[in-house]
Amino acid sequence: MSGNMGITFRAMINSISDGIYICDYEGYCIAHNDAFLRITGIPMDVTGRHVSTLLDDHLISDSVTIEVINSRQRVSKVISYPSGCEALVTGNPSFDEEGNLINVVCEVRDLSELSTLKNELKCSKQLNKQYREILINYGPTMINASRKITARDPKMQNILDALPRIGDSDATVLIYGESGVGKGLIASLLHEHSGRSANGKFIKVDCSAIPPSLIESELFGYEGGAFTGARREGKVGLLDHANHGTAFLDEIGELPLLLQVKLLSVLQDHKIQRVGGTTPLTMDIRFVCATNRDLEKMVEEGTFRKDLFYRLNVIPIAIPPLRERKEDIFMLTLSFLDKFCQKYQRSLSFISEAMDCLYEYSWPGNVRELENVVERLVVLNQTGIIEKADLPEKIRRANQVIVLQHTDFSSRKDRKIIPLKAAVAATERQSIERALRQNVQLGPAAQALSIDISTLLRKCKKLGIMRGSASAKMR
Ligand SMILES: Nc1ncnc2c1ncn2[C@@H]1O[C@H](COP(=O)(O)OP(=O)(O)OP(=O)(O)O)[C@@H](O)[C@H]1O
Repeated sequence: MSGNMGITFRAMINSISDGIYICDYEGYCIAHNDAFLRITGIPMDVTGRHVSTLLDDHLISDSVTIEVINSRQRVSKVISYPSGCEALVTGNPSFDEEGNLINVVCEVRDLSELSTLKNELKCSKQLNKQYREILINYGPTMINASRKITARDPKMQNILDALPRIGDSDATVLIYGESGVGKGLIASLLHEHSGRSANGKFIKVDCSAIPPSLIESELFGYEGGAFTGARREGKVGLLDHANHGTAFLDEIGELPLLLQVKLLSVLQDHKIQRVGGTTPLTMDIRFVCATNRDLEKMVEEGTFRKDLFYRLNVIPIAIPPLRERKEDIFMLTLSFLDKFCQKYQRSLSFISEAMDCLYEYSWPGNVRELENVVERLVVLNQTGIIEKADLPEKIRRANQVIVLQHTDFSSRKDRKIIPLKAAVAATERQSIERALRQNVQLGPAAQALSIDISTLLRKCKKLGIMRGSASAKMR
């Protein structure tokens, strides 16, 4: 092969990530690509050499080429090279019109990457099994008739430990916490532990969801004809439904001031008065309220009644946001994974790298957001394995930012230890990005990194490096 044709041919075989080794009918090498040298570990160009000399020099340990020449058939074999790589080598004979053997083309597929992946998968499965065991054996999970609460963080454990006692006490509880931390779940568990679940219902009222003009009649009910548009027969209020049970008033900070007075009198006298009614009705209701607002500040500002605040704040429970109890993330993820795998009849595992991303993300939507993410992953997954690439971009990105922050190895001793793989990936990314910034073309960039172009392209794809943004061009 000569001139331009030879150059094009070489560029073509060099763009293939598998090793390619071509020899003539006698076993003399006509061409090979760079990947062949990389996989086999052979340090020099072997074009023109007979395959038997490679065996004699212990550059290869076995030869598919010789078998193809002898058998005139396709041969596949797994060969371990002195480089330490294990490869699946397939030799294909090609013949001329008269059936004479012209040459043998061998494809050399590196199996080490595959076995690394297999090992990673094995480790991940093992890890998942361990997490599950931890979850079953140590996770103080509280199982009740319909739901399950998972917590590993000491602050959450304290809350769980106290739940049966608080539930039993019948005292008013005020639960603080951001949206999605589990205030509603804790409130329902208090109801289940109160003994009220046998005779009464758990009624949730979201004070922020009912328009202020309707909230009184919704909560307390009204007598027939109490106001224009009212039903003739009147209406029973939500609090009536909670009689002998628990009323969970969510977003209590949104209750209008006038209603706050009325609620205070219910708490003090255990009586409610319907809109338009004259006779108070005695009620036996346990109140659990929740808020994500600073009620004390609201009291200072005059938007929340001080007397009501003290009446509600008998037993305060503060649920920390998920970002402040990272230990719970693993447990919750596995618990939701189990739940949704059962629901959708799937069997799935997390690759540990994906789990690391969930750990690093700040979860502004707290447990609810995590639950939704896991459900989406279970529904959409097709491979049975949840990888980093399957996660929503904002979660993947959070992990990259952390990794890059942590790869500033220069300074602080107290920097958190990060998984070795993440550190290696970050270092690779930095080097590749630097090489691409300093070299406009891919060839010199690959050379600067001492890898071939196909490896560079593969790594760019894997690490999500945009060549355009690093200003390198494909040539
Ligand atoms: N520790 C936990 N274990 C298992 N599931 C949980 C836990 N905490 C919360 N969840 C689940 O997360 C979701 C959100 O919880 P919940 O509705 O109780 O939050 P919230 O704080 O009341 O939110 P909001 O203030 O927006 O109403 C629910 O599906 C709940 O079952």
